[in-house]
Amino acid sequence: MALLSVLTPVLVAVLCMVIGFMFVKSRQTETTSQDETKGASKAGFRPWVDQDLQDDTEITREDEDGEWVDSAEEEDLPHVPYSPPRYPEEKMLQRSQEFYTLMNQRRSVRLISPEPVPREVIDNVIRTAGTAPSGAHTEPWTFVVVSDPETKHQVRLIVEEEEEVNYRQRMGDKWVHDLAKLRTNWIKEYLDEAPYLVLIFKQTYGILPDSKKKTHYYNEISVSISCGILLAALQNVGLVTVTSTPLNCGPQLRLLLKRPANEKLLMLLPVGYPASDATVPDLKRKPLDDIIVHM
Ligand SMILES: NC(=O)C1=CN([C@@H]2O[C@H](COP(=O)(O)OP(=O)(O)OC[C@H]3O[C@@H](n4cnc5c(N)ncnc54)[C@H](OP(=O)(O)O)[C@@H]3O)[C@@H](O)[C@H]2O)C=CC1
Ligand SMILES: Cc1cc2nc3c(=O)[nH]c(=O)nc-3n(C[C@H](O)[C@H](O)[C@H](O)COP(=O)(O)O)c2cc1C
Ligand SMILES: N[C@@H](Cc1ccc(O)c(Cl)c1)C(=O)O
Repeated sequence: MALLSVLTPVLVAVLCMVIGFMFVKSRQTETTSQDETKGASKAGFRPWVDQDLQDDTEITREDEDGEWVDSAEEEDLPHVPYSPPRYPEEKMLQRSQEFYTLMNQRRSVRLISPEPVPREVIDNVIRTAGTAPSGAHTEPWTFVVVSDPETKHQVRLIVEEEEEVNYRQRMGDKWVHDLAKLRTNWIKEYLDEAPYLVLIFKQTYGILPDSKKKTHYYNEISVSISCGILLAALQNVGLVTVTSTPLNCGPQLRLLLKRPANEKLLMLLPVGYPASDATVPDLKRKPLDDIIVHM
């Protein structure tokens, strides 16, 4: 009993010390995380903005140097009436089925005929790609159309050299194994054969006539949407391509094609008619039930 009366104040003291220690520790953690946030914001990182724009959008703060501008020049842009065609439901259904049938026939074709294709058709296809929506209507795309045989060959040399390294060592066994069903390799005859190579560059920022830089919001997403529209436009005229992303070739192709430093290669599309002996892997697409969720 006497022992208990001695121990109780000791226990209470120890308990108080433990609680006090835990309290101080939690305050320290709070302060550290606040400091981190402050430090991050000092370094220019604003999670609520920057994490949302993780697609190569270069953003700057108002208080930064005068190199960047806000696009305030169009604040007074008039808004005009808009009334696109509206179809009766039956017609809508028919059009939706027909468009699906057309697009469902699209395949990536890696054997392309050298047969010439009218230049105006390519121009229209690219005009169509240029109708894509873009972050803040910045239209951050450049479509480089190569038809000159020597330049096409230079593209091929760059791509084959890098792709050989990709297949043989850079990318590893899993990558090679995952692609095996497509029977692709680093030899890219279509880069000489196709009448056109369309190289699509995303502009990571814009450059105004006074050399100031302009933010291109969501530039990669915007350009990818425009590539999708381009693929649909090619399908619409009976031409084929393969959506190719030649890894590690971006900088060399940019230099070959004399594109400025704000442009990065996104895709390379060889375009033409399919070769008469073209084949494609017998891939199946997911059924609607596997890709749709109605709520
Ligand atoms: N690289 C990849 O991981 C992947 C690339 N692809 C595709 O492969 C193709 C070629 O891409 P790839 O060559 O690999 O990658 P990039 O074109 O992104 O270039 C690779 C390196 O070069 C730098 N670079 C490229 N362009 C510029 C520029 N304008 N200014 C400054 N630095 C630049 C990049 O720097 P930084 O890191 O600063 O951007 C990066 O370090 C494209 O079609 C691309 O879409 C597809 C999947 C993955
Ligand atoms: C983002 C993206 C990158 C691709 N990169 C390549 C590529 O570098 N080389 C290639 O031969 N095909 C490439 N493809 C094509 C795919 O292999 C092809 O779309 C897929 O096998 C499905 O076949 P389909 O296009 O005939 O439906 C790419 C496709 C996409 C969407
Ligand atoms: N770029 C290589 C490998 C490749 C092939 C097919 C693909 O779908 C993808 Cl994602 C990559 C090539 O063109 O061979």
